[in-house]
Amino acid sequence: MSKRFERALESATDQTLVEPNWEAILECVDFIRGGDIPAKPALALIQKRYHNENPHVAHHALLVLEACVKNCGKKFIDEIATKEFMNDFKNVVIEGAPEKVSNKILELIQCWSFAFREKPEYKIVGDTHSLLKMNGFDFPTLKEADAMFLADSAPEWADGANCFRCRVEFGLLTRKHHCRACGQVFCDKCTNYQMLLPQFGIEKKVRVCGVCYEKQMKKQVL
Ligand SMILES: O=P(O)(O)O[C@@H]1[C@H](O)[C@H](OP(=O)(O)O)[C@@H](O)[C@H](O)[C@H]1O
Ligand SMILES: [Zn+2]
Ligand SMILES: [Zn+2]
Repeated sequence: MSKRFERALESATDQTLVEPNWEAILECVDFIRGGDIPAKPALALIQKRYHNENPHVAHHALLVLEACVKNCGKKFIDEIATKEFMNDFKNVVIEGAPEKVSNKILELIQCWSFAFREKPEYKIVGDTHSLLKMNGFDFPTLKEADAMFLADSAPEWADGANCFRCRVEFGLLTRKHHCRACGQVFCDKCTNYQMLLPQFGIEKKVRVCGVCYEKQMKKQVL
């Protein structure tokens, strides 16, 4: 198990936090994207945290879950779109969790159900959404923008021996880095940009490559 992931999850879901610890949330995302910990055990650890009886810990765990679904790509989504996970997830609401926790779960199920509405392989999510609706649970207003990102979920992190842009060979003095937007692997010089990625729900500046930086800046200007 990745000790580093567990430590990042601990800090991201610390019960004394009064607001999200974005640094730690994104570290959790990076450890999964970077293959430090496989999606399945990572999700199991997040699950344990949202079952925590302290509603703050549980709610922060749901923010980690939300960021992972938005940024860790298919390998993570495949793990949440399963009968066992969706069963456990909906039961937290049905068994009557604190309002702040239940509302966040309902928001996530609705968002994912909308985002995966055209993906039969993730049908269980829509079914869970319908089941909760039939049981009379009220869902918050759907933030479409929030759900749109999942249509083209974040790309898997590429690997390689050379920088994707300048082709320099990685080694002791030329470390690998990843662009959080396109997932490609670069040298430090080619990913010397930091920016927010709202489409992935990333509210803190993260490392991106020059191409993605230009693209995103143009989008923000238009
Ligand atoms: O420095 P290293 O020990 O090589 O580890 C690299 C860093 O963790 C990079 O994080 P960053 O992209 O945030 O720099 C990550 O993208 C690479 O995959 C890792 O190999
Ligand atoms: Zn380079
Ligand atoms: Zn990029």
